[in-house]
Amino acid sequence: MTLKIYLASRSPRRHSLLKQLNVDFTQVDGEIDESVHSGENAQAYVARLALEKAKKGWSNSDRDRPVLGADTIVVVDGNILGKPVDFSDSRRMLKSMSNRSHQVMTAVAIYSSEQLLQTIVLSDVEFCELDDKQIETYWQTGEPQDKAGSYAIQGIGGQFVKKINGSYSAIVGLPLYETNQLLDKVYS
Ligand SMILES: Cc1cn([C@H]2C[C@H](O)[C@@H](COP(=O)(O)OP(=O)(O)OP(=O)(O)O)O2)c(=O)[nH]c1=O
Repeated sequence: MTLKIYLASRSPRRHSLLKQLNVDFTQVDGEIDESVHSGENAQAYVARLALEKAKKGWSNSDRDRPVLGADTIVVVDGNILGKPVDFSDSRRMLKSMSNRSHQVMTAVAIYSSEQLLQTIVLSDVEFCELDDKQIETYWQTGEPQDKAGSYAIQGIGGQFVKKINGSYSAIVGLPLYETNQLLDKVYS
């Protein structure tokens, strides 16, 4: 029997990734305040956000199926990079990632009144050198605007990526292998 869940996400990437798994899902609102708490490190932050999204989704649902929430961040030198607020924010992020590696962290939480399942997937991504012109041209494509770290590996931003060590689907927003493992554990 196909498992039925709610997906607390408006991300089109998460929707299309989840469609690759054998699960029947319905979207539910899981919007939360994404501010970082003082003293909170990157892993604790991304895990908390995934769980808060799942819990928010649960409170907005009919509470008859588990809710999946996820969050993705980019981390450079311990600094958390979320989505850019404007072009100068995007430029600052991309310059800090130029010609070096950064880490992408994606956390997933599946929540119901009976169960809590969680995972966090870390991936290293090495970027080529980026100059100001490239960064500006990239911003004008509109792609960086709603992406953590201001790029999309699955889009035009893929041309900046020299190497990855980790999970491609996690970088895009939902780790397929690990999410499937969690779904196998639901109610088992
Ligand atoms: C690094 C990277 C991030 N991203 C995306 C994944 C996430 O959708 C987004 C990070 O923002 P998130 O806050 O994780 O998610 P979201 O606001 O898009 O969706 P929701 O909270 O409703 O689930 O960045 C890519 O699409 N490609 C990439 O290469």
